[in-house]
Amino acid sequence: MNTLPVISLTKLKDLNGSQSGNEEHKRLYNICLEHGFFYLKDHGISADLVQQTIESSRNFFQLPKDIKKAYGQDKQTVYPNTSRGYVPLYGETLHEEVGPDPKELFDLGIQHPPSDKPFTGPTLIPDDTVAPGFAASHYQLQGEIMTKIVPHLLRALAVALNLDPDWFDPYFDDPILIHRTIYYPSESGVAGKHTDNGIFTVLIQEYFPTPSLRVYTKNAWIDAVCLEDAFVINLGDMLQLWTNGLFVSTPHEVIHTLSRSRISIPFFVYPNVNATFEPIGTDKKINPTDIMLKNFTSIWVEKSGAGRAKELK
Ligand SMILES: O=C(O)CCC(=O)C(=O)O
Ligand SMILES: [Fe+2]
Repeated sequence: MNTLPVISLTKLKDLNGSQSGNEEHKRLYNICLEHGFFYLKDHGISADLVQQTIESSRNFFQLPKDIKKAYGQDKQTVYPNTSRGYVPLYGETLHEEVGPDPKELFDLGIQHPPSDKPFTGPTLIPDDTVAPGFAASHYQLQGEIMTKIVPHLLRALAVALNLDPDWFDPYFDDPILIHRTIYYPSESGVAGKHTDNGIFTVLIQEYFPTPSLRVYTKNAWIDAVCLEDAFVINLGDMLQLWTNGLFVSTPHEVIHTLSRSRISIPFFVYPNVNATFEPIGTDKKINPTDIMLKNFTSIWVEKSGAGRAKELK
């Protein structure tokens, strides 16, 4: 196996009145057991919107440093403020031994009024006079990801797990989202291996014939080549925990060697801020916000990596 499998969202949505799923749900189940990483096609999100969002991101990152820094984490009001805003080159460490990553990034969330709840509130983001189309394209794309993909994938995962299709719904009626755009300068090299900490990540990578994203599955690193019009989905630690280790959160890294800069746009999906879940087959009570806060402390305060990075030698 040296390419990752492709799943059709249209086929997953086609339950045809049955609660038990179809062939695509069976494939999804096996892929989640074996790889925790796949491509999603037939998602219904327009390639033009994706391209506009990538271009507006690249234009933002090309702005002078001082302008970008006016939207830095230290200017953000959401708690923790490391969940929002601009981060300059070498600002994030996804794996301690690999060291700070050669990339810039900007984190957004779902826009909410100011709130005491963690990870909830507004993002200070440049408007059109500073970064034309940046906020508008990102929020439009975010809206589409959160309506056209996330709820359907949650239903499909429930069906694949032999649960009611709406089993995850009460945990996700006001979900937390970390929506990120990343800029890897040309020939930026290695950004740290890690796992993602949430339920799953919808990752849009800019199309290049030469891959930069690599995935560790079945004891080997393989390239996650770009497939036109398909997004990457990777499962996170929280879903691994929720399924009591059945589904795997998959290690990955970026090695960018191209002589062109690269934009990627991951959407890290988490449950409601006040949710409590019990890993399937246990009566343990897990609070997702505690897990998130720990991960943010590891990345931003201790600089000791993301997700299960410490397990990855
Ligand atoms: O840029 C990519 O392709 C992957 C980024 C990533 O894994 C992350 O930010 O968690
Ligand atoms: Fe990641």
